[in-house]
Amino acid sequence: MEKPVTLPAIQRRGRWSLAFGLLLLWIGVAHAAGMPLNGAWQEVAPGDTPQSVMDAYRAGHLRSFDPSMLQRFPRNELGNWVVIAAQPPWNNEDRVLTVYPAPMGAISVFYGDQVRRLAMNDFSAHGHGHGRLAWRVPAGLPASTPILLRVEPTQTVSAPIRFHILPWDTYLQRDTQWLVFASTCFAVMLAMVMMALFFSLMLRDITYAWYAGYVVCYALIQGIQTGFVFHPLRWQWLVDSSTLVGAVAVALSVAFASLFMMRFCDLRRHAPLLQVPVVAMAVGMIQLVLMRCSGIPLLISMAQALLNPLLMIGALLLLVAGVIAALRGSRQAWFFLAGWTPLLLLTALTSAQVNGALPHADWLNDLSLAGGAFEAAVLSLGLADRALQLRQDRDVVQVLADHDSLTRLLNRRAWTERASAMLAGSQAPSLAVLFLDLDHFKQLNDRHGHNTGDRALVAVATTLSAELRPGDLFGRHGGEEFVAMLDGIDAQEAMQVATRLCRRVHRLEIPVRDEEQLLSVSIGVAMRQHGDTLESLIERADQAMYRAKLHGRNRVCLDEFTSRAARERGEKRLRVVETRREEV
Ligand SMILES: Nc1nc2c(ncn2[C@@H]2O[C@H](COP(=O)(O)OP(=O)(O)OP(=O)(O)O)[C@@H](O)[C@H]2O)c(=O)[nH]1
Repeated sequence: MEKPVTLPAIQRRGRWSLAFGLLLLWIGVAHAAGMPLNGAWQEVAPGDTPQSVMDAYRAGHLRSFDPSMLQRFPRNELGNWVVIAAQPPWNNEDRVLTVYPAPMGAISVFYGDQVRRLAMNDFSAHGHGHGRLAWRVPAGLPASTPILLRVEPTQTVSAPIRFHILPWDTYLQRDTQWLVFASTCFAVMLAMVMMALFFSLMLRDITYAWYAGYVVCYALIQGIQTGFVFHPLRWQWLVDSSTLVGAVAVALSVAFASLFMMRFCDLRRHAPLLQVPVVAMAVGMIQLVLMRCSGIPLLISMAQALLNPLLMIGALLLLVAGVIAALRGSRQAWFFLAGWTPLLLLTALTSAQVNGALPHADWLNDLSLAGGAFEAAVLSLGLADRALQLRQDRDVVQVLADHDSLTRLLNRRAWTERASAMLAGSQAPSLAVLFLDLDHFKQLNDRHGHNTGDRALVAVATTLSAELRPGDLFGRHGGEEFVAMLDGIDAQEAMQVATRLCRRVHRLEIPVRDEEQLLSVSIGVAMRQHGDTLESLIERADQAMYRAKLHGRNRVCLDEFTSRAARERGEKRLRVVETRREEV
């Protein structure tokens, strides 16, 4: 036989190495350094002029730094001067100075007597970058000329930034790539939000709405942080309020995430003790939002001071709750952890970066955006899984609700429902209802106990179910009574079936201590007549069963109406089918 061809391990390793190499190459191309740069900076002092700063730079009084690494400039009232100098070999072609990732504040470029203010929320700038600030270097400026910038002071923590001077074509390519990447991430998040909202409305389940709220807030935070809401979205209304909206979105995202995870991971069942702190976190975050929007300076500064510590506590709380719920059997908690943990990790790395760690990793911001899309997709999968599980639970409940717990037969309600449908939909010329009642069942119970009675009921139910056709509708009417509806069967055949059932029950042997207990059943058969309802049919079958009891039990009786009609037609054989005890 031909052996299956297996890839040698080394070859498979090679394949992974190739894929990894290609990924690194892609990252390398996407983040290629452009022209080699030197940088120097100093804090802005009162009375500084561009000329005095450049003189100090040339005299070597500024602190140097590597612009190709992420650099965080200290936060001070007047901002920081930065000089970026391209290193040889100089290339005077059309080029662009970029600042990436997009800073929250503005950067001013000093060129001759002119100053150009660059900011993500500035809509006047020509050739504005996406996810980065860009300044097209004027054609007359030689590449060897250092460029003076001022990083303007911001109200928020200044994130680290990196400088590049790129040829125009490379800049355009990189800018477009980022735009496609960011648009895809936002599109994924928004698609998931739409889906969740539809599910929430259709299924009347608030869990999906909390999830949608969380993803919207996260997308908004990312949109503001990367500047996507300004370029390309041009949301001018957000220019003056982006800091406030950003802070509100952060607090609300934690509130929504808490409410969502509580329901999604079913904390009530899997981690009930953590339910209260998780709800308290959501309420606390909403209070912070109200304080932040109150317009009262004291409350605003309190809200600002509380936000970060609460964020850390909230993240930890949700992580712990997720882990506990997952370990205690919540399937959805695994989905939550799979989507949420990478984002937590990225947030921790970004915080470390703000404090000087990972100076090369300028892609962390982009990864946070991709992490948001990834999380949205994973949680949506989790929501779909939850819907599936709810459906399965509902099916189980439906089965339990429709079936008798002892005999596993259809219970009276479910049998009546289905029998009504069968009766209404029956096209056959004749249809029969059998009413079965075990004989002297009380005696059996009294003599041998209820357990024996239960065993007898189960044995009868199992035996008779096997005896009937799959299309026959058999159920427990209550106590020791059973009912069957047989479609497409005439009186003659119905009596034969009933007689067979009667004999079958009498052959059953229920072991009781050392003896075998014999059972018997009386059966009434009613044939559908014109104008019959289910109730009238059952009533006639019940009366026929009662007659069977009166005539000595362990026998089958046809309902009066059908017997009389048959007698009138001269069908004597019907009476012969009625079973007497001795014949069984
Ligand atoms: N073990 C057990 N007994 C049940 C169950 N449901 C009803 N029974 C008993 O079935 C007996 C029915 O008694 P009766 O209605 O007097 O009827 P019977 O003793 O069969 O007498 P005839 O019907 O006249 O032959 C009662 O003792 C009920 O307690 C059950 O689920 N398990």
